[in-house]
Amino acid sequence: FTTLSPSFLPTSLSSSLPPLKSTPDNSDYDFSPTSGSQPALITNNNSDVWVPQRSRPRRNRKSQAVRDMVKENLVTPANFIYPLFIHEESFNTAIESMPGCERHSLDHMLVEVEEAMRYGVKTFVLFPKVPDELKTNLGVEAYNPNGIVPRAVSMIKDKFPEATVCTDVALDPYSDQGHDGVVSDGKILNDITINQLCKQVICQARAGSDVVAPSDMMDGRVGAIRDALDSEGFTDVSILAYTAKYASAYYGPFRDALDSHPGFGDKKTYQQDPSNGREALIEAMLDEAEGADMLMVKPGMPYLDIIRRLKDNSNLPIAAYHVSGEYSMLKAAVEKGWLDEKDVVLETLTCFKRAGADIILTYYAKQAAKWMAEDGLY
Ligand SMILES: NCC(=O)CCC(=O)O
Ligand SMILES: [Mg+2]
Repeated sequence: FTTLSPSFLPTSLSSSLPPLKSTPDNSDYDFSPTSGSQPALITNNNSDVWVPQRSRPRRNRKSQAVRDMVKENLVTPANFIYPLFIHEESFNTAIESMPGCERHSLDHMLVEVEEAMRYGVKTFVLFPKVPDELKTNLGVEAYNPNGIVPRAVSMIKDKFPEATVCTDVALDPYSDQGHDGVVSDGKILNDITINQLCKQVICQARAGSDVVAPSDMMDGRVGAIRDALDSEGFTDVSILAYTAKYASAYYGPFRDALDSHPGFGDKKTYQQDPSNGREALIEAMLDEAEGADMLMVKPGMPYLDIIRRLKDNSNLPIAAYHVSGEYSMLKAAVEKGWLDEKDVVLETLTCFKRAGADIILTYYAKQAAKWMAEDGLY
């Protein structure tokens, strides 16, 4: 008996079949039966020892080539959406709670897009930091055609027409209340907000946005946005719906980045309760019926079960948002020397795929794509 080597591979089908008896019948072997359900331990004259068993899952892990052949899920840079923070300044500003991320000047945003595209990232989503003096309850700056987002979209589309640009649809960056909708008497008004969001979407579409991504969690906004786009002739603009967006503590660093912490209270009357799973399926059914092209779950890692449930219950592409808090947790542990950054990030992104995500929004997009390129993967 010899241990595992390439030469053990069968030369014919019949020789590959294991013996039908539960133990080999070979007088060369010293057979020591064991009791109960314990497998018998076999020792031959050379003192090689094995437990007879037909299935050995380790055979499919025995070399990198075999592991690559049987790999079920593969992440590629084309799966990524790279979120970019932008501001009106002529310089970049580091974001303290998100090491490695910056608020980009519009000029530098183009550099960042170009670099990421060199590594195969093709899709971007923009998040603006809006000066306080432009913030109002109605968030009217959200549909200023000369606002920072429409200008940024046309800059990217002019220079990189092949890039896909997504725009965030919600009032929070523009709201003096720090909420995703219009506020009255401490309440977030659903339908008046939808009206504002439709104006925002049309403004973004006119600037060249390829995909509008409503992140506000108002009821019925996907259908209203679809109708607004179509009635303006933007039938090719896609909707990436933040379908299951949870009221999560993992957004903290993002709100630092944009100075968009809620002005009062929290977002629990519109974002979902982290305790709930079935509710995400209601949201998914509605968004699909209202014309969403893609469904998103947010945050990502703590909500892999929700990604899987949406995947199993919808035929639309599913996106996962690996949010700021998840990014910052990894960065902090890496900075402490407690985790290997490349290994843990690539594992994390692969796990999103395995859970059912087709699309992954991650602040690691450029870096991960660069690692993949260095490894000769893409
Ligand atoms: N609407 C976009 C977000 O809220 C992002 C959250 C994050 O990255 O924490
Ligand atoms: Mg909804």
